[in-house]
Amino acid sequence: MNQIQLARSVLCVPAVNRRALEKSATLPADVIIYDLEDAVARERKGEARENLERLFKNNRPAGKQTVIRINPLDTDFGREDMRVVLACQPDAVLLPKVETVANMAAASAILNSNGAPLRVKIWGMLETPRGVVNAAAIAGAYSAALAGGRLEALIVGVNDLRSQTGVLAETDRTYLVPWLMQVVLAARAYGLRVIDGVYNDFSDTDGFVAECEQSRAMGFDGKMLIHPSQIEGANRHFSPSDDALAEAHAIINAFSAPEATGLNVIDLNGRMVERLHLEQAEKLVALASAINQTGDAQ
Ligand SMILES: CC(C)(COP(=O)(O)OP(=O)(O)OC[C@H]1O[C@@H](n2cnc3c(N)ncnc32)[C@H](O)[C@@H]1OP(=O)(O)O)[C@@H](O)C(=O)NCCC(=O)NCCSC(=O)C[C@H](O)C(=O)O
Ligand SMILES: [Mg+2]
Repeated sequence: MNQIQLARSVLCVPAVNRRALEKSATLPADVIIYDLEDAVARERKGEARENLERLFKNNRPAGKQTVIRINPLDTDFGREDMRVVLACQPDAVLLPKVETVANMAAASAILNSNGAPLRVKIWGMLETPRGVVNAAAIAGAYSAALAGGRLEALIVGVNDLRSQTGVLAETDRTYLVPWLMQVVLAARAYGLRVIDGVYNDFSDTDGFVAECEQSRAMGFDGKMLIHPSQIEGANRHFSPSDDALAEAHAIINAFSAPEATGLNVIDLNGRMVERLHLEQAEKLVALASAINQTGDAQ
């Protein structure tokens, strides 16, 4: 069975902030994104790259997935950032503002032609109108699960998307939801993980929790975070609840009973349960087990 990679909490750390870089290794986030793009001023890109090379050489973070977000590859910054990715070999490189299959092809070609091991994956941020419109094509062409490529996950960049469309930052995200769902659907169609965008007001715990609940209900695997205070809430809301786990065990037990042999559909306490529910239940139990192994079961 494939090892489950958790992505409930995906914390972004500006690669220029040495204190935050040091701290991030000690935080219970499932994934750390080291940012060379928007969180780093133009004149400090070189310093940020040096920080990452030093970090990965001397103190490579253990026990969590590592991702480096580069600048767009059609900029000088992006090409130079890719050199750092090749040197550091994180678990994935995150491409910002992906709009076309050609953007994926360019990153993939650099990794392949420089002999980066296949374990170095690509994650893509969809955060422009064109990126969201092309979500399915982008997800399909380089999918690690279904097309033998390196693309493993998509993240929605809600700040850029709002800024480029004029959609206001309303709490329930009414007008963003259709686009978010488009990205979830594209990711699921091609076996990718899918991560919701950031919640900027890191001091508003209630608002953050409400957005995590909405995000979980929409099918996202986790949330991109900007501050350590958001990690615990994301880990909790993207973990199976006690009720959901109890339900999953009830389904598994019901299907393993002798009277269910040869049946695809059974009656569980007055409800129809199908074998697809059994598969879902088994996935949920496997996810809970992967979470238990991290030692931070919620
Ligand atoms: C938002 C911040 C600038 C706030 O920083 P600060 O005021 O320093 O926060 P605190 O004083 O509350 O910090 C408390 C301690 O936590 C550490 N810290 C803070 N943030 C992080 C972090 N992200 N990772 C690790 N550690 C962090 C501080 O160092 C303090 O530690 P200590 O000294 O021990 O007390 C800041 O949080 C920040 O820079 N956040 C990340 C910003 C970022 O990465 N932005 C880019 C991603 S957002 C994005 O990509 C949007 C997307 O593209 C889109 O379009 O939507
Ligand atoms: Mg952005």
